[in-house]
Amino acid sequence: MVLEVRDLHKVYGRGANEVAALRGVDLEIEEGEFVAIVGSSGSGKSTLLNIIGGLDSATSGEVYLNGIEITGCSDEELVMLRRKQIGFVFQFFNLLPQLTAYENVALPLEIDQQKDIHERVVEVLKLVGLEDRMEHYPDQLSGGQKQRVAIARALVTKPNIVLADEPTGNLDSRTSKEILKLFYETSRKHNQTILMITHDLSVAKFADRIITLKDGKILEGVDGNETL
Ligand SMILES: Nc1ncnc2c1ncn2[C@@H]1O[C@H](COP(=O)(O)OP(=O)(O)OP(=O)(O)O)[C@@H](O)[C@H]1O
Repeated sequence: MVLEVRDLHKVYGRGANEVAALRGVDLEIEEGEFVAIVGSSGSGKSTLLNIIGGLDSATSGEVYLNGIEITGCSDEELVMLRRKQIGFVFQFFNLLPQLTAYENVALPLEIDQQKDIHERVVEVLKLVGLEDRMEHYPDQLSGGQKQRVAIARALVTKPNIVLADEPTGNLDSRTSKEILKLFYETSRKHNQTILMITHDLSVAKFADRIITLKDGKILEGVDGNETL
């Protein structure tokens, strides 16, 4: 099991301002699975992803990544965990504009002082189909190409899990399909575990499994499309 979430709760604010964003979430994801979490705005998707990614703390409950309880980690441990075990892909790509595609992808390996950086960077850029755009800067790339660079950057450290937050939210439908196919193939061919959140069921349908969140809880026994 790559990811295990146990009875996760998150409460924001206090007193009259209290919001229960997660109300007892249980979740298990196996190695190589491509899982989508769907739910309407405010259902708790980002909160769940942020806690799994070590970017936010839980009020109670546990999250285990590859058997390590991340809900019990210190801030320093979380920094290392995010660097080595988690790849992030965001809606707005979050590339560094002053670095080329190659340099953006190499950065996580350089921060980690890894060896054989060149081979690995070229390998993932080929994987995402951008070997002929390595020296381009983000503003010389299309939206889909930028997202491919971001995916290459997420994959380059060989993370246990890739967390993708509305990865196609800023792309047209044809480009979205290409990016979703890339996720699908990466999970199949490279056994990469991917957890993606989206409010769009047509996007979620590319995943192996769809989980529906509603009011901070997972809906049991229903397909995503019955609830959106
Ligand atoms: N920092 C915060 N402080 C207070 N309440 C928050 C905070 N972040 C989120 N919430 C509340 O928690 C609930 C869940 O929010 P969350 O962002 O996780 O939902 P979401 O499903 O990702 O929504 P969207 O699709 O609109 O991004 C919402 O009611 C939201 O208003």
